[in-house]
Amino acid sequence: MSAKDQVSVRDHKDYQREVERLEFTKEYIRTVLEISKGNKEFFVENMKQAFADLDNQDSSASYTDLLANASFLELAESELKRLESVIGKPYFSRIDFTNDSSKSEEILYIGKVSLFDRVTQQPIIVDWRSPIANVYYDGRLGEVSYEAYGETQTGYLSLKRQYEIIDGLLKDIRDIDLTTHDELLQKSLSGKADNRLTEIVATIQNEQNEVIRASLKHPIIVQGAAGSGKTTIALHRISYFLYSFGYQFPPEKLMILAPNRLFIDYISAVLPELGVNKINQTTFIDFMKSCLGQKIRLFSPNGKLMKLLEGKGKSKSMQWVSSYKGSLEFKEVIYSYIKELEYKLAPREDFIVEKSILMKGKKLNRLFLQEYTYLPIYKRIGKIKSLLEDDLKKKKSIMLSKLNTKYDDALEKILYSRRLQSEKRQHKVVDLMDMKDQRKAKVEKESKTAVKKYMEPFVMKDIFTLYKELMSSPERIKEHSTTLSDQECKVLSKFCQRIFDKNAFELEDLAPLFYMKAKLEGIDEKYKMRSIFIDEAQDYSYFQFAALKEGFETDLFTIVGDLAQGIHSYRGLNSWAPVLKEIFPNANYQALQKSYRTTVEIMNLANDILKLFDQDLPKVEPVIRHGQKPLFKTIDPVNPKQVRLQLEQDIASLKEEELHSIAIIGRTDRECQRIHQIVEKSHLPIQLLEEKQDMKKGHVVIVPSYLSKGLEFDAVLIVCLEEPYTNVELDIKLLYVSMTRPMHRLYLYGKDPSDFLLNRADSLHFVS
Ligand SMILES: Nc1ncnc2c1ncn2[C@@H]1O[C@H](COP(=O)(O)OP(=O)(O)OP(=O)(O)O)[C@@H](O)[C@H]1O
Repeated sequence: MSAKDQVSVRDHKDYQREVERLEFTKEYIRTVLEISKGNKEFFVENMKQAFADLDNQDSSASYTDLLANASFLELAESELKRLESVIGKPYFSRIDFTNDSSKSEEILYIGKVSLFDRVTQQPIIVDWRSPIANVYYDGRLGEVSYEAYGETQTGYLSLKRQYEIIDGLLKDIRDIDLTTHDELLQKSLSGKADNRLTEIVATIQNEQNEVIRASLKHPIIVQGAAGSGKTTIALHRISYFLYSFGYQFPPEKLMILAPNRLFIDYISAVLPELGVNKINQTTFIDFMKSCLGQKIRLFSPNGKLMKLLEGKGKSKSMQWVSSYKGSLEFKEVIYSYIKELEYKLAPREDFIVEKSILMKGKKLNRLFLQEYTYLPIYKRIGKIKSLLEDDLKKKKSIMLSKLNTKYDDALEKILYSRRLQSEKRQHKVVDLMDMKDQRKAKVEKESKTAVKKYMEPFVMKDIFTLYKELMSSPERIKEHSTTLSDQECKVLSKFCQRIFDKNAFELEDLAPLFYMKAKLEGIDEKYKMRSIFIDEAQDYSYFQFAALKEGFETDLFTIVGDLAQGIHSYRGLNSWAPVLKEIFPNANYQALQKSYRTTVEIMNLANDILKLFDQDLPKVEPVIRHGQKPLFKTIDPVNPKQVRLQLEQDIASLKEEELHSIAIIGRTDRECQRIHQIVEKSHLPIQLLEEKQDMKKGHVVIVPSYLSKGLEFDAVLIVCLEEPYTNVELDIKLLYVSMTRPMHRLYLYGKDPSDFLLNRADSLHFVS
């Protein structure tokens, strides 16, 4: 901070008062921390005592004590951690608000945690997620309103003030009025790529706030341009969700589905800062692998993308199969197949034990096909089995006593019958008694096996076998499809067969398998999520969304993505309309066009590239922040030394400018290996990044374009040695993704500007 800045903050009319307030807050936090630590010691003492009291005779009371104290301890510790983490910056803004009903003005300081005066219960810090804090994000000065617990509160906002507090010292105060430019945002955006995701609670913009706070009881779909804050918003919405519904949903029931493990690593540092712990962070594939409960061998999903990029194989039929398998039409085929299985499995026979019909087949059939439909099909079989077992248990003694009565009555009749001679009577009596014994023995015997025998025909094949049986047979597919031609069924089946022959599946098979599991076996409670957050959702297929929704039996989804970055659109998704219409008709939809990541200059060039792709995608509007124009540099790929020296030199000067997070992006894995071969001899720390690796700190990473999606760097160097980007959809998208990764600097290295389609861009948008 310069001396001039110091002077300007001190010049603020409320400087002294604000410093006092900050000191008071810090002091209060310190006191609370001390008390909490004291409490902790107190609880630890209590626990020690409870352990000592734990004896064999009467452990129950001590044990309850122990548990009670343990949970208090946990509370104290989490409170402690949260408070400790904010002491250097207890709040970031203030609002002065007069509620219309109370008429008294409240001065509220907004921060990442809430803190109350333990005596007066007045807020010292208000949590950014609380209802009233919405006024800070949403409201202009003047008349404002916010929703709290189902009611609308109205009032007057007379002050909106931002603070810059570093290490507990007040560095800046900015009052926001109608015309004030959001300086804090500008400052935050010009920062470096190390810790930016964490810092946005202070600068969340109105349109982003609307997504974060959109009804948590409805799904939301966000189409957001590259750098519009989708990931950031999704993470903040999770935090908001837990704040609002945490008492109903434990964090273990929330899940983020990220595109790859690299990305999880990238976001995982942020969540604890937002007070989010223990939530599931995984990829669709990893989740499916554990949920489907069998060791599935899966073809690499990026292998297909590489084949398409390399123009290898029968790419047309491959694309068609991929998109078909991701379609809702295919879901209908699977549904019809499941219906057939259900019909075939439905019981029809009477349940008979020793000539008695204990339960009519018709009744069992009705139970299975109508009453028990709330259960997955195989669970219904289990239910029928236990129903028969219970029924048999109850009816067996009735059957036995009925037999007793029947034969005893007959015996009585014979014994008192005068018409029979005594010898004959004796024979009859013996016969009857034998028969009675035999039938009773038969009841006993049949009872032991009756249910088992009845259930024998109900063969519950596993979903993998069933799926393979369907997909290996064009005739079967045809039976269940109303749209596919014979030829298409053959192509589809042959494609699947080739995969099954290798004892494997592909990514596109996971949605149908999960759907079948949900309908036939049911999803294990442990995997049943209550709220799901999907990032990079443009890479999902319609079937994936539908399967997840039906499998989890919830529509609490937050889905964020960007169709312009849909490099896997061959799998299916190329519009949100069917997702909104067919899968989440309840969903709110929001589009975010503003990009916060990168400079106007970089975005101008990226927009030129996006325009080449003839889908109606609106231009991305960068938040006004200027920087250098993208630079095209000519290299000679056959002269590796020249390429290496050029890259080394540029990286060194970027580092001198404190731009430390740097990525070299190549079109494919293969291109990245070529680049690596050239630069590995360099003295610079370089990492050739693979999907399952963590990014090493301080290294320049070489990353293929498809894997760079979702990541960001201070500077990006896109290098083309042997693989120029061509004017086709997939290449355009990959180039666009790569170009939108840098925050500050973009360099392009190739033989000719046309390697990056720059011959089709506005020549004013780059320097060559
Ligand atoms: N309101 C904001 N205040 C400060 N920084 C912001 C804000 N919104 C977004 N950013 C920053 O902009 C960058 C892009 O955000 P994020 O990665 O969430 O965007 P995205 O839409 O997921 O991008 P992409 O689709 O390209 O992956 C991040 O550095 C983030 O911190």
